[in-house]
Amino acid sequence: MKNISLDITKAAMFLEQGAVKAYETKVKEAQEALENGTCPGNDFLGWLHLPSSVTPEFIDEIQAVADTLREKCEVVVVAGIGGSYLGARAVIEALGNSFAWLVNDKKNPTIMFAGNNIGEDYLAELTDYLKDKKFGVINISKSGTTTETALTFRLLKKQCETQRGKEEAKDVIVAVTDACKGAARAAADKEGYKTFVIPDNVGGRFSVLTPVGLLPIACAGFDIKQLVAGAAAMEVACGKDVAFEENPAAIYAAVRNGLYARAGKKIEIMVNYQPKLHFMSEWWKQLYGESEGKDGKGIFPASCDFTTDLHSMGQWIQEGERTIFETVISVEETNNKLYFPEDEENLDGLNFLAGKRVDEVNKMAELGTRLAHVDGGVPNIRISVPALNEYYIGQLIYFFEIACGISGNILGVNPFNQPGVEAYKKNMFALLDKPGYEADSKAIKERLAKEA
Ligand SMILES: O=P(O)(O)OC[C@H]1O[C@](O)(CO)[C@@H](O)[C@@H]1O
Repeated sequence: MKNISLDITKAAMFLEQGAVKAYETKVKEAQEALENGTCPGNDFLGWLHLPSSVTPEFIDEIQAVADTLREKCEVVVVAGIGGSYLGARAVIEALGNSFAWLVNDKKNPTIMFAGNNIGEDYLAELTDYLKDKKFGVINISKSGTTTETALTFRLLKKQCETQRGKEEAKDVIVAVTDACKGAARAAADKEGYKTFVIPDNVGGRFSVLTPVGLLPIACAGFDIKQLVAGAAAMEVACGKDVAFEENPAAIYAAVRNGLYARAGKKIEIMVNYQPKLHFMSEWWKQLYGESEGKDGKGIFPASCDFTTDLHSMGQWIQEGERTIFETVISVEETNNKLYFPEDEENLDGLNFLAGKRVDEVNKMAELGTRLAHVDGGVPNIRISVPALNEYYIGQLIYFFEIACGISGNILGVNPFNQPGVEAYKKNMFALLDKPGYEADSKAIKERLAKEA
């Protein structure tokens, strides 16, 4: 089996000679700190050797629950937000048919996502769609108290019980949450739902290889053994004793810190040329955004889907402020082959493409864009993924996780907390008069009155 690989030649050229290598010591220190548990946030390092520690028995347990849901449900709604949502969606969309919900062949339940917003229309339309469906719910929340997820779960639980009866609903509602704390745990224990525990030492954004991601992914019909095997292969390839030059996570962490600190590149754009990878970028944005964006520091993680966004963001990227670099996920071999047909009239002038595969055109778009953007002053990191399957997506996941741990340590932040996320929650609860927030409610209302 091949591994995903990294090409930084078109990024390192924006740094002085030897600048990437100059990070070797810092990378080593970061790797040691992660491995020895001496880095900031060291109570959240459970993800570090997770792939190699997932047992076949545990996979079987997850698969058995997934099989029950697959058997009893036409639709499985995955309720969760942030790290309790994005990883599962990223993998399911990367591996699935782009039109899964339309071509449903009844072999797999339709997977829907909720609990990741507070859109009233979204929830009204979802609950309306579910009215005549045999649906189940996977309620995912590490804290068990996240508002978006909890309020969605309340709606879905009631609807599921109304439609299927309380007893049957028990078989198709599963909670993935803390071992003891939170509303999700309380409901599961009271109602007798099947539960999976999110380990205390694995933060939400690093949790896709726990039941948080594995259960929905297995429900969708994908091979979670292969996903974990791919991640385990990357755990080896990115291990702390692998030579710096040979270690893709070390190099990625080094070059992006170099671009940030030495070349003024403050924004990293994660780029794909396969629309299926849109949510891989969304997952990556949370991973890097919550891990590095603190203490007034951190690369801003952005994303674009190419070639789509070349027709919207392409102008900015080519000629806007030179504070960006791109990291491109390039898929070597697509799962389908589609050839352009010859056309006698050639009205569209496209006969020069006749007999070529669509992916050949895509690859030339990718190469052409790379050259143009590099010429325009945008450093380019390229991650080659041999194919979109469980094994390589597993590799990609672990690669980004370990590189993130290393990178955050080089940056000098605690990559495993997210204190800044609380600010909006505190204001929202104060505005909604949540019990326990009385003083904040009074203060925020006075402030708003003054500002009015
Ligand atoms: O799993 P939970 O506790 O519902 O949290 C969901 C997400 O919300 C955050 O805590 C931010 O509020 C993320 O870090 C996390 O991934």
